[in-house]
Amino acid sequence: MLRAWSADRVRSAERDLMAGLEEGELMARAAQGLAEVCSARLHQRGGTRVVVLAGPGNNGADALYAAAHLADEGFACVAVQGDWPLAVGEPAAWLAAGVPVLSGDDDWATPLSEADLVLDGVLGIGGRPGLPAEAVAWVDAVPPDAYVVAVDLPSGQDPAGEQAQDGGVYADETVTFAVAKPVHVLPATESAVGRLTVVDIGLELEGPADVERLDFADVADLWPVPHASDDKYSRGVLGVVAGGEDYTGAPVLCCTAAVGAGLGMLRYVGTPAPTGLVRAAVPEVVIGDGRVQAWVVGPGLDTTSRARGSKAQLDVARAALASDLPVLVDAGGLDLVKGRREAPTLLTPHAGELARLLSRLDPDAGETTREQVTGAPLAHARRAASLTGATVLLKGATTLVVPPEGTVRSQADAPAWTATAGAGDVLAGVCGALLAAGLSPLDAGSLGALVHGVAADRANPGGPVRALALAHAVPGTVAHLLTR
Ligand SMILES: NC(=O)C1=CN([C@@H]2O[C@H](COP(=O)(O)OP(=O)(O)OC[C@H]3O[C@@H](n4cnc5c(N)ncnc54)[C@H](O)[C@@H]3O)[C@@H](O)[C@H]2O)[C@@H](O)CC1
Ligand SMILES: Nc1ncnc2c1ncn2[C@@H]1O[C@H](COP(=O)(O)OP(=O)(O)O)[C@@H](O)[C@H]1O
Ligand SMILES: [K+]
Repeated sequence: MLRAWSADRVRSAERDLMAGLEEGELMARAAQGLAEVCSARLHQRGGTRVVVLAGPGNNGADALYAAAHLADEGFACVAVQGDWPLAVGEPAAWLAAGVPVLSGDDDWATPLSEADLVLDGVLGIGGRPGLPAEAVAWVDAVPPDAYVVAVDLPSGQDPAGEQAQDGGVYADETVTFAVAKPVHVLPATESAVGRLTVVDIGLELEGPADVERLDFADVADLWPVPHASDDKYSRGVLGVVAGGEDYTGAPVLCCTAAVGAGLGMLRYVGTPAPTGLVRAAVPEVVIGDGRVQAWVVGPGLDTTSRARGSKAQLDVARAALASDLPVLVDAGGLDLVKGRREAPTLLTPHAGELARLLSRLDPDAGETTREQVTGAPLAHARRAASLTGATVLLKGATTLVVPPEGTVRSQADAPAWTATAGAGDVLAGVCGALLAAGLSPLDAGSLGALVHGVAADRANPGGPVRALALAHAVPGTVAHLLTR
């Protein structure tokens, strides 16, 4: 499991550690680790020229110390700084160390245009979102083929990972210290981070993290593996209320994925047309209402339909929501969410659905738009979790799983090919199967998102994937992850 801690928690742990160390020791360790990574990348890529973008704080100092090590190794290093005093050292001291520091009035554009590696030390965990004015021109002038290494985090991005930011650095690699921070794993900022490398500086953090990310090793710990004493009922029965006369494919995708994720049994409740399709495509499914351990309500469900069978189907959906059983609510089912539900609940909206849900549940706050959700995904998911008492899984390239309180999970396992119609129906099936097996909404959502993302890749590595192929890849993916 990858764990990320907020800047405040990191600073307080750093203070405790520094009390027992010589001044500058932590920064020296950080710079040494950073230089080693840069040196390795320069050797791998065959480059020799390094340009440091040095900001006003300790982040700039880390980058300058690292450049001094690189200069010592024989790399050609130059730094550019703005109209601010350096946090540590003087330009003359850095020149003596082999790193001339240019100001905004010098010709920094020429060395930057020739850089093989750009070390982004503009802002770190002390940064506010957005770049200092001087740094905007530097970042714009970074040549496209230079390898950009961000020190601690890509400058200009929100260290808390809460707000998406236009502009700012997009790194090829981010070298951070001690532990990951929320900026590295949350959806508003993760795309700017590139490859994440964590350098050990002897700092340990304890207690619950702010954000967690499951990795492959966690699958074996969390996945519900049946024992010899199990039968189909003890493994968990899932009820799926999905589809209608207009949306007939969603229940097929959802049920295919749920059965493939390893359910004891699945009951499907639908109108005539999708019922016929589910019968034909997923013969394991038992048609009609009955006793279950959890429900999935909503894929392809049209709550306004007057078609034959719709009213009876909606009655089952409403009864599921009124029950004390775990329920996953997706897509059309989200329109049935009226407020708090005490039993375990997992809502699985994409950004547009979350905006609509918030606008309806919290009208006093005014209308929430999709853009507001994508600009601050965590805050909006938290708001929905607190309004409903549910765990909110917000889908996207990085999928957030936000419980009403406590540590948030964030998964980024899927290739962009996964952005295809029906992939969400598959996710609902996988997560629903895990809820029926007794997992909490947090575990079911995050583990389901991981397996769904890996299955999307395994369905057709490096190429397009259709939702049905993704659903069919689920059983093999689970086996692969359990037996690696
Ligand atoms: N605290 C420690 O002991 C360690 C810190 N380290 C480094 O120190 C960094 C944090 O250093 P600092 O706290 O000095 O913070 P930063 O280096 O992030 O810079 C903060 C400074 O930038 C200014 N600033 C912030 N946002 C701005 C914006 N948007 N536009 C213009 N100016 C802005 C602030 O007013 C402040 O002067 C970490 O990211 C890491 O690189 C490492 O050396 C490891 C040890
Ligand atoms: N850019 C992306 N990269 C990776 N996965 C993505 C990306 N965009 C969306 N996804 C994933 O694809 C799925 C799409 O689900 P959804 O929007 O509900 O589609 P549908 O309703 O058509 O099934 C979700 O699991 C989501 O996390
Ligand atoms: K930085």
